[in-house]
Amino acid sequence: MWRLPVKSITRFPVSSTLIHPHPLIGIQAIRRISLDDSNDAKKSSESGKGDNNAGKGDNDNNSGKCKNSTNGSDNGRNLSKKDNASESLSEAEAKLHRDLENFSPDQSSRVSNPGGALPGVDPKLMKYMNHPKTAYDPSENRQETNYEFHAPPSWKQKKREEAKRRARGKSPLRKLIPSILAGCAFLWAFHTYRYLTKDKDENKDKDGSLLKPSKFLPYVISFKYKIDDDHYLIEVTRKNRIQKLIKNQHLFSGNHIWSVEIAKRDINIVRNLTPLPLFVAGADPETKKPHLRLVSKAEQEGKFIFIVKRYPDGEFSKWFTGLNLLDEVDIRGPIEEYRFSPHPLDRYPSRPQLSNTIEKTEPDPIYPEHLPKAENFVYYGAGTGILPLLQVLYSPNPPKGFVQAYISLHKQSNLLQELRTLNFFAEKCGRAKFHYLIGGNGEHISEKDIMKPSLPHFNSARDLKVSAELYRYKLLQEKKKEVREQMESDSNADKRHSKSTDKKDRNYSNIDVLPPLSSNPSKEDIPDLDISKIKPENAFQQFSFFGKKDKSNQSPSLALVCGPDGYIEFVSGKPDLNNVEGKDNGPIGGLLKKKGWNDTNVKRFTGL
Ligand SMILES: Cc1cc2nc3c(=O)[nH]c(=O)nc-3n(C[C@H](O)[C@H](O)[C@H](O)COP(=O)(O)OP(=O)(O)OC[C@H]3O[C@@H](n4cnc5c(N)ncnc54)[C@H](O)[C@@H]3O)c2cc1C
Repeated sequence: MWRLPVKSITRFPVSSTLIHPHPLIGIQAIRRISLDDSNDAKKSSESGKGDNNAGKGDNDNNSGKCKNSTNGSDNGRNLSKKDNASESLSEAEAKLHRDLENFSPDQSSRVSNPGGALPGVDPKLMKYMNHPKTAYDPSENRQETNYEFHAPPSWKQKKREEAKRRARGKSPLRKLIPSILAGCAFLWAFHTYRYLTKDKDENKDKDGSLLKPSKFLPYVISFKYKIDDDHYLIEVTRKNRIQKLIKNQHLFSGNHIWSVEIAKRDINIVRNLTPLPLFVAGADPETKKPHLRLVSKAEQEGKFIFIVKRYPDGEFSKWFTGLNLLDEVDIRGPIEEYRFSPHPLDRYPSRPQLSNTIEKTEPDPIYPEHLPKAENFVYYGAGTGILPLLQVLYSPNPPKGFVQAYISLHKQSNLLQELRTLNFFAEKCGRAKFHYLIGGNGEHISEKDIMKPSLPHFNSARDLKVSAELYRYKLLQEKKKEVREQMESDSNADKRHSKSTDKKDRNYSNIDVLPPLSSNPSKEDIPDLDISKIKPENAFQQFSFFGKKDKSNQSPSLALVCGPDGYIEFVSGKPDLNNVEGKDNGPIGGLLKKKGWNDTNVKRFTGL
């Protein structure tokens, strides 16, 4: 925008006589104006000076004085007047004089004769009136007029004005539109920056999971130990494990058996292995034997161990057992091999996980007795075929039933001592019974090791009714027994009361006056121990002292068979996987069939 200021100043003298109330002075002023109109600037300034003097005289003199001063100024003017102007002026003066002569004011009126009848001036005002008079300077008394020329608005200004006009009176949301657009632009810029600067390395591990069934994820070999000539313990750890733990993924649960696939990329082969929920907490400095701990907390996830058998001509097992520490392997899973059937007790707290020390394994929760009991199963495994059983026994939420395990090994040393110890703990907690059959010692599985099958405790909703009925019947029997015992003890008491013996004085309720024990205490001398009020501190106490031992006698309703093909065939018949789904359709045969097992209660794991 531009503007062109053009300033013009008009000046004209303003005399105080212009506003003087006296008619004569007013006339004088009129005369002066007419003089200014007709004379040049110089004359005007001269006459102005004269007026000024005349003005001074006005304040303290009467009208006559004024008149003199007027005459004085007239004289000065006459000197410089041109002839034609002087004529018109004299005419005007003559007219004025005529008017003055004719002027006869009413002398009685104060208005017409103010000087004569003016009241005395207030002495307070006098000091203001005597104030020194300043000379009149017309240059100070000026009025200014500005003339500003506004340039026509440019197209940008017009656009802005139009935008402002349109924005005015719009809804608050519409007013926010510019801010929203600015925000969007910022986000877009931010994401573009992230996209442009992000790592484009395809091989970089960007997945946050510990394991994924659909994708091979990198793991590193974090520990390796040779158990014997052809068995190795290998611990693997998820690469960048700590970052992956944020997802809080729990891999292990005893309600299913699962494996992982490990890829050997250069020759494109994939093999399954069975992870165990264990990690290496340390190693013996001399023997290098690992100290194993169970994976039980979230922060211990992302590590597990494999027990691998090395076959002399086995491509995968040779490569895998030949890997060094910190070598990378690609693992995918979990691949579910078997899931235990659902059971009503699944809704109740799970059985506590086995602990690294026997006294730390928590006791089992007390499950309602009117519900069907947990299922028991028998496990027939050979070599690495023991691993699926160990996986479920060591995991959190282990099976609630009892397991009879028949494990065939070439040598005792095939199974790491630490695993044997954990199996022993499982036995002492009433969860399993291991029967090791060492081939080197001439022990082989035979018909005598095969248990008879029983019906499962829970098949359908009907079993819930049956077990509730059974529970009622059991309670009834217990009540009957209690009443019978009470009646018997009452009749005995009567008999004792009739006999006059010193036993009469015995008072067991008063603990301070306990009777002296005789050398041969009778049954009545031992007070009853109320076992229901004592709580077991761990699973071992619960199993050993609190009447849970009878569990081991319960027969299994499920048989799991796992091992090399020959072993599986001998125990349970030949599997038939020759179908699209890879389902085992082979009939049950071998030892199991002889004892009454069938395809409804047998599960075979092949390829181990
Ligand atoms: C679900 C599942 C879980 C498994 N878990 C484990 C595990 O935890 N630990 C483990 O070591 N293995 C496990 N295996 C077996 C493993 O996947 C491989 O089959 C094994 O490592 C041999 O592979 P390879 O490439 O070395 O031998 P291959 O090249 O496949 O075979 C080489 C030679 O070894 C013989 N052979 C192969 N496998 C067996 C066997 N099981 N018994 C007897 N002879 C055999 C073959 O007859 C052949 O002559 C599991 C298999 C499955 C299906």
